[in-house]
Amino acid sequence: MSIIRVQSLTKRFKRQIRRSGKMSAFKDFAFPRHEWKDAVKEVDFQIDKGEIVGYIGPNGAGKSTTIKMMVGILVPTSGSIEIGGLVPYKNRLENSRKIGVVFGQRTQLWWDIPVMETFRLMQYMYKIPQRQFEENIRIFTEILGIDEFVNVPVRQLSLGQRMRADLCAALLHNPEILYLDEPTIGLDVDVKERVRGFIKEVNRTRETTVILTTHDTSDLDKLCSRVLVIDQGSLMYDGDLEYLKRHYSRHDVVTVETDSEMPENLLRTRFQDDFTQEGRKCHVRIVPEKDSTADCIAWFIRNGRLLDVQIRQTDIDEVIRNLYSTFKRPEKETGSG
Ligand SMILES: Nc1ncnc2c1ncn2[C@@H]1O[C@H](COP(=O)(O)OP(=O)(O)OP(=O)(O)O)[C@@H](O)[C@H]1O
Repeated sequence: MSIIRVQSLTKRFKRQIRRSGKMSAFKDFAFPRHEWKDAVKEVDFQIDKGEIVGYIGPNGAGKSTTIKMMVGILVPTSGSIEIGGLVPYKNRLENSRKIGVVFGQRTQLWWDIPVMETFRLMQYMYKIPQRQFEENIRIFTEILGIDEFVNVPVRQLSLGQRMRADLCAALLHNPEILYLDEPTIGLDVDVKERVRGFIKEVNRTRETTVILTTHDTSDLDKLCSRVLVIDQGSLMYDGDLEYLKRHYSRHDVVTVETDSEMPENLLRTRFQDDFTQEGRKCHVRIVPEKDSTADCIAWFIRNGRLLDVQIRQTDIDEVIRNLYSTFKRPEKETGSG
C-alpha cells in the first residue's frame, strides 16, 4: 500500500541570467534577463509504508527540490504528490504531523536553549501526550546516547551530538514518514553507525517510512535496498541498490602491500587476470560474482606478510556517471525483481 504517490512531478524555477564584462552589474539591474530551469521534470514514483528508500544523484540533480515539494514548502509547477492521502502544499499543517524532517547541514533546534527544552517546545507545538513524550524520550535517549548532553544549549553541541538531538526531535511526535537530507554528513565513524542503527531501529519497530538523500554509499549499503536516482531533474533509475551497483559500478579495487614480492603464478592461480603487480604491491579487482573483499584480504594474510591494505570502493557519483553515460538520454530503468 503506497503512502507516497508522486506523478509527473515538475518544478520549474525562473532564474536571472548574469552577464559578464563591462557594466554587467548595471545591465543586469536595468535590463534583467531570465531563463527557466526544470529542477524536477516529470518524476513518477510510489513508496510503500515501512520502506527505506535512498534518493540519490549528483549536486544540483533535484533531490532537495523534490523533498521540499513532498514536505509542502514548495508548490509543484505541474504533476501531483500525495502523502498519506494529503496534498502537502495544500495541507501543510496536517502533513507536518505525519512527517519528521532532518537536514544534516542545518538544525531545526532552537540555538540558545538546552536540548530538553527544545524537546518540550516540540511537545507543545505538536500537542504530544505526556506519556508518549516521556516514552519516546526514554527510548530515543537510550539508543542515541543523548542523556549526557540534554541540558546543554544547542549552540554548544558538537555536530554529532546536534545531529542525534535533531533526529530525536524529528521523531517525538511519531511521524509516519521521516525525510533525512544527508543525515551523516561530517560525522565520525562511531556517530554515523549510531545514527544508522537508530534509523534502522525506528523503521523496524515503528514501520516508519524513510526517504534518505545522501552522498555516502555506506548509508545506502547499511539502510536501503531500494534507490531512486535523479539527474538533471529526471528520474533515471528506480529499483534495487545491488542491481544498480552490479551493473553500473566499476569494481572495487583492493591494494595490498606485502613485505616481499609475491610469486606471480601464485597470484594468478588465485585471482586469474583480475590483478596487477608492482613489486611488493598488488592491485586486485574484486568481481562480486566470484569473489569478495574479505576473502581476498584473508587470502593475502594466509599467503604473505601484510604491510598495508587499501580498498577503493565505488563511490555513488561514479555509479551515477556510469549510469548516465549508459543512457545517453535520461530514462527510467526498473531493476528490481
Ligand atoms: N529557488 C531556486 N531558484 C532557482 N533555481 C533553483 C532554486 N532551488 C534550486 N534551484 C536549482 O534547481 C536545481 C536542483 O537543485 P536542488 O537543490 O534540488 O539539487 P540537489 O540534488 O538537492 O543538490 P545537492 O546535492 O547539491 O544538494 C539546481 O540547478 C539549482 O540551482
